[in-house]
Amino acid sequence: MKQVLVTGAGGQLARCLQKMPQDSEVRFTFVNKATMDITDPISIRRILDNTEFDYCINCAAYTDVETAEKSPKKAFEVNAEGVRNLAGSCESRAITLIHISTDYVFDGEKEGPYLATDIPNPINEYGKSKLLGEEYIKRLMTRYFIIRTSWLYSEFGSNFYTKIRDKAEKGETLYITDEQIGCPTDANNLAQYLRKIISGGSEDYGIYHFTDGVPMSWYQWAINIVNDMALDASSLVVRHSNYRTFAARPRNSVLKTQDQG
Ligand SMILES: NC(=O)C1=CN([C@@H]2O[C@H](COP(=O)(O)OP(=O)(O)OC[C@H]3O[C@@H](n4cnc5c(N)ncnc54)[C@H](OP(=O)(O)O)[C@@H]3O)[C@@H](O)[C@H]2O)C=CC1
Ligand SMILES: Cc1cn([C@H]2C[C@H](O)[C@@H](COP(=O)(O)OP(=O)(O)O[C@H]3O[C@@H](C)C(=O)[C@@H](O)[C@H]3O)O2)c(=O)[nH]c1=O
Repeated sequence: MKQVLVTGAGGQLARCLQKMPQDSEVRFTFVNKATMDITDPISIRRILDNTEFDYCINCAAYTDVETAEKSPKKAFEVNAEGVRNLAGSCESRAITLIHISTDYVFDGEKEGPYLATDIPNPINEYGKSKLLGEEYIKRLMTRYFIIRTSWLYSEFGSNFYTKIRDKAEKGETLYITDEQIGCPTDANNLAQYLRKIISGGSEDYGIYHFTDGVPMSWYQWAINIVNDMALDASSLVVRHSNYRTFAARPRNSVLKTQDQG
């Protein structure tokens, strides 16, 4: 039986892990921010000293890309310093850390999909904070998996899919950018992939990419979502080529999936 700690239990990926059927191979313990705040080393210690965990899946993160751009401090506290706390604590207890990172570590200037070995160069504060988190893990740990993924969606929380679905249900016209391409990824599929890493017992530590593998623009994705709702995308979804946001996003953030770096 493998003991697995999952942080950030209130978030969408953790909730996807939580809803997976349990088996006798893996026992998950879910901790939310109130129980274990990764920016607070004492609360980390309290949880890790209580049970001998084999793995920690870090789903805790600051994911508000727009707010991170306006005031980056919190994003760096959680995505970089919090991850450093967790990395140090896991390493000293021989816990394998499975950490989730993002396509936004890349600048988007590459033609073609990004490999896990490509050099990151984030263009927004969220991406910079996530990259620093990766760097702390590489510096402090020997047993880790950094899984970069992109454009996560699920039935849980607020994500591009739920935002578009809710607006379309109200009959609102959707103005959607066609300026960026990436791979939407069902967080439930990522949850299954993470679980396979654990049940397979792999020791091929390093950086990996995981997505659902179908590149498209946000505009194309919005059309697909609306069509799947059996609504008329041609009247509801309007292509926008200059959609203003505070944070820059990579033009191309397609990740070559299951690629190791
Ligand atoms: N969403 C996406 O499109 C993508 C996400 N990722 C990465 O995947 C991972 C999971 O993302 P996702 O589930 O969507 O994110 P969510 O924002 O849904 O969940 C993150 C969770 O972490 C919690 N949290 C925030 N700060 C802390 C803290 N200091 N200590 C403990 N918990 C904290 C949040 O709580 P609260 O809400 O109360 O602050 C929230 O419950 C993240 O690492 C993210 O960077 C990568 C690519 C795409
Ligand atoms: C809601 C909306 C967004 N957009 C644009 C803005 C932006 O360029 C793009 C995506 O918008 P969002 O703000 O929903 O998504 P964003 O927060 O950029 O999503 C990112 O989240 C982080 C956590 C990640 O790690 C990334 O992989 C990615 O999923 O679509 C529109 O054009 N129209 C709209 O109505």
